[in-house]
Amino acid sequence: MAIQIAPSILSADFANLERDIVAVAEADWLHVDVMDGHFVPNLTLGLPVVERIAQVSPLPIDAHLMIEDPDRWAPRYAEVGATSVTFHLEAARDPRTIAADLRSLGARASCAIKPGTPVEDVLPLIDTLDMVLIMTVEPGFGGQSFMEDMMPKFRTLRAAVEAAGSDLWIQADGGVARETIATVVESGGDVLVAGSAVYGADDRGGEIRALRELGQEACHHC
Ligand SMILES: O=C(CO)[C@@H](O)[C@H](O)COP(=O)(O)O
Ligand SMILES: [Fe+2]
Repeated sequence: MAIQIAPSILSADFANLERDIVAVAEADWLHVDVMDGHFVPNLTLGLPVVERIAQVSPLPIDAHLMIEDPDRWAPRYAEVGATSVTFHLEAARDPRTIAADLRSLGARASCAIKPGTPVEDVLPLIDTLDMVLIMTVEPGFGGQSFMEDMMPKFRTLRAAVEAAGSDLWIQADGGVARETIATVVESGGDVLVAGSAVYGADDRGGEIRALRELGQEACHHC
């Protein structure tokens, strides 16, 4: 599979959101961080905003739900137009049912793990999921430093995916930039979220192309 780039609008200008969404149109996904102020100590946006973003975005929506009670709320994000919905394993009561609900609504089902959660916890769910998101920062804020000590999780998951003959995607989120993208791709990542790296650049399109090129060069599993 080719490397995919998902700019995070957490680093966009929220007063000029449509302009900043269109500015990253040559990426593969628009990564939308939903935070509820409970599961993480930060609050961003919710269902009505994601619904409008999905209507104006030229890219499919990759919703990253950092919220409590995803059993109740995750399917709602698929209903309002998210193409991929990621819920956190730590917040889920019944992850298999959430994944099945998402797929039955036509969305891609994805599960995220925080830095403190062992990757082994998500391995039994691989057959029910389309993507696993391994956090490379503590969720809650953009612009944090990439946690290189998460790389063994990527290697373990990539090996499990290959052993199972699965086409599960592996997403990295947090601190992905030109300096770190090769490391995470070499370890097994293939969908890369980048917030401050893309929105901090004057030429957002150029930054997306540079990240994709560096990622593609480093990819042995592509
Ligand atoms: O989910 C999160 C943070 O919790 C991310 O999606 C960040 O928005 C990524 O930002 P950078 O680390 O790339 O600046
Ligand atoms: Fe995210």
